[in-house]
Amino acid sequence: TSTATASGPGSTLVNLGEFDYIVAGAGAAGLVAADRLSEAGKKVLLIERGPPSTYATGGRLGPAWLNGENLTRFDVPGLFNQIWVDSAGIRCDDIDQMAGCLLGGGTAVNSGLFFKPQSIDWDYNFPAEPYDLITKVLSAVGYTSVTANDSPNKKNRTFAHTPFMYFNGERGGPLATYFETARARSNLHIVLNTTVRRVIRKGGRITGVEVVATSSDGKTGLYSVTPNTGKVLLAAGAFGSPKILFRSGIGPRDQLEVVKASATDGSTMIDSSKWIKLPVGYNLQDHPSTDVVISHPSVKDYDFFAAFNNPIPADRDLYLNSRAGILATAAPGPNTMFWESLVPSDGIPRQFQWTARAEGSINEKGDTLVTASQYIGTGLKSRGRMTINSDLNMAVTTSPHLNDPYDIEAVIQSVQLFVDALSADKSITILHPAPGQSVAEYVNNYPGHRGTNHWIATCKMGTDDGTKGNGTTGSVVDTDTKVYGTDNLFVIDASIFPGQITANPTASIMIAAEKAIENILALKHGY
Ligand SMILES: Cc1cc2nc3c(=O)[nH]c(=O)nc-3n(C[C@H](O)[C@H](O)[C@H](O)COP(=O)(O)OP(=O)(O)OC[C@H]3O[C@@H](n4cnc5c(N)ncnc54)[C@H](O)[C@@H]3O)c2cc1C
Repeated sequence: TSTATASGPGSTLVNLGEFDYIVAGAGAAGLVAADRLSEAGKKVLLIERGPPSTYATGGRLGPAWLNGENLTRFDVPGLFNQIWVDSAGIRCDDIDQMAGCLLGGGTAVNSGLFFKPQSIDWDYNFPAEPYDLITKVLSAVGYTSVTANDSPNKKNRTFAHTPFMYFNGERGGPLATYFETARARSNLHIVLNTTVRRVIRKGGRITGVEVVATSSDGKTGLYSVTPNTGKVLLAAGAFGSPKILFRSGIGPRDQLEVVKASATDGSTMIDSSKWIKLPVGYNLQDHPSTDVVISHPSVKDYDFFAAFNNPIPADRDLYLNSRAGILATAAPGPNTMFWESLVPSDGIPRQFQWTARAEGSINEKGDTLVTASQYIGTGLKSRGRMTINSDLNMAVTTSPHLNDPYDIEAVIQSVQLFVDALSADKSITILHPAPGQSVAEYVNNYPGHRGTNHWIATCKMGTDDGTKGNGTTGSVVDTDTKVYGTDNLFVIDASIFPGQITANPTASIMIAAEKAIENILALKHGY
C-alpha cells in the first residue's frame, strides 16, 4: 500500500487500489451494475457496507430449525416478517425508515413482490427516449404492445419492453442471478462491511472514494479510479446515495452546512468554494398506502411471526423437504393484486395498485381478517424532503405521504369504489372505514401508517440541470445518470426515479440500472 498525495479530503489515506469502476452499494441497482460492468470486461470494485445475507452469499443468520439446511432467514420467503421484530445489524442504523444494509440491500430483506412495469410508468416519468418515439409511430399504424415472454410467437407487428427473469422457493432476484454471475469473474473485486464515506474530487472530477470499515474485516482508506476514464457509481439507495453526495459537498447549501458543522466530517470536508449546488433530497416519494380492513368467516390468518422460531411441524417439513407449502410463500401472504386508473379533477390520471392479504392492520386483531392496501403510483404529485442531521443520520423531514389535494381526491375515489364493491356482499364485515364513517373522513383522518418502504426520487433524473438554480429545484442527474456538475460521478439506484411508478419497485429499479449501465458504457471520450 502507498499513501495518496492529493490535498484536501483523502490526502492522508491508505491507498487500497485502483479500478475502472467503483460501485457503492450492493442492492437492487448495485448488483446489476457489478454484473454488467464486469461482464463488459471492466475492472470493477463493489463496496457494500453490510454483511452477507443469503446462504449462498456467505450469510448464516437464522432460527435453529434451519441449522444444517444451507438456508438463512433471508432465503425462506415465509420468514420475511422477522425484519419487523429483529433487525439489528441488518437494517440501516442511520436512516429513520426501514432499509436493508446488508448484501442485497432491500432485495435481501423485502417480501419479494416483483412486477414487470407497465409502459406508462416509463413514459410518464422519464425524459422521452427513442423507444417512446418509435413505438408511438408504430402504434399509429396498428402495431400492438406485448409482454415478450408471455407471447413468444407474436413477433409480427408487435413491440415490447425487455423482459427479465426470476424464480422461487428460495429468495431469487439479483442476489441469486446478477450477483452469482458477477462474483465468478476475476475482474470483480467485492468488499463487504465497508462504508463509502464520500467521493474524493477535484472540482467535478472524481479521483476515488474514501471508505471506512464497519467491522473488523472491512476496509479503511482510499480506492482510486483509473485516471481519465474511471467512474464512480452510487447505488446506496434513496437515502444512502444522497448521504454520500452531501458528505462529498454536493447538494443544497443548507444540507452541506450541516455536514460542515458536524463533528465527524466538518474538519475534513471539501472546501465550500468547491461545493456543487444540487437539489439532492428534494422530490422524495414513496407509495402512500391506505388500508381497507375487512373480516369474513371463510378467512384463516396464518401467524408468520410465530413461524420464525416455532413453525408448525407439517409446514416446516413441507418447506424443508419440497420447498412447498405456506413457508414457500412470502409473509404476510400478499397474494391478491388489482389495479385501476382514475382521474381526479386536476385531469391527471392516477394509477392504483391494491394488495390484499389475510392479516389485520390498524390495530385489528383476529383470525378472519383481510387487509387490502392501496398504493397510489404513477401520476402521484405529493412530494417530500429527506435531509441529514448533525449526527449524519438521514431523515424524512417533509413527509411525501399525500400532501397534494388531487392525490387525496383520487385516493378517496379509489377507496370508495372498493368499499362499494365490498358492500354488495353482505357476508363481508367492513371494519375500516368504520361503520357509519364516510370514505372521505376516513382518508383525511387516516389512523394507519402510510409508509411502504418504496422510497425513490431523491436524486431525480431530468434534462433541467439543477446546478443552474439555487440548489432546491431542477434535476440531480442527466439522462446518462451522471450527476450534474461532475465529469464521472453517477447515481444508478431508486434515487434517480423522477416520479412514482405503478407497482412495487425492485424490478423497475433493476431495469433502470440496466439502462444506466448501457448508457454509461456507451459514453464516448472516457467520460
Ligand atoms: C422491508 C421492505 C420490504 C419491501 N418489499 C418489497 C417488495 O416486496 N417488492 C419490491 O419490489 N420492493 C420492495 N421493497 C423495496 C425495494 O426492496 C427497494 O425499493 C429496493 O431494494 C431499492 O433498491 P436500491 O438499489 O435503490 O437500494 P437498496 O436495495 O436499499 O441497496 C442499497 C445498498 O447500499 C448499501 N449502502 C448504503 N450506504 C452505503 C455506503 N455509504 N457505502 C456502501 N454501501 C452502502 C446498503 O447497505 C444496501 O445494500 C421493500 C423494502 C423494504 C425495506
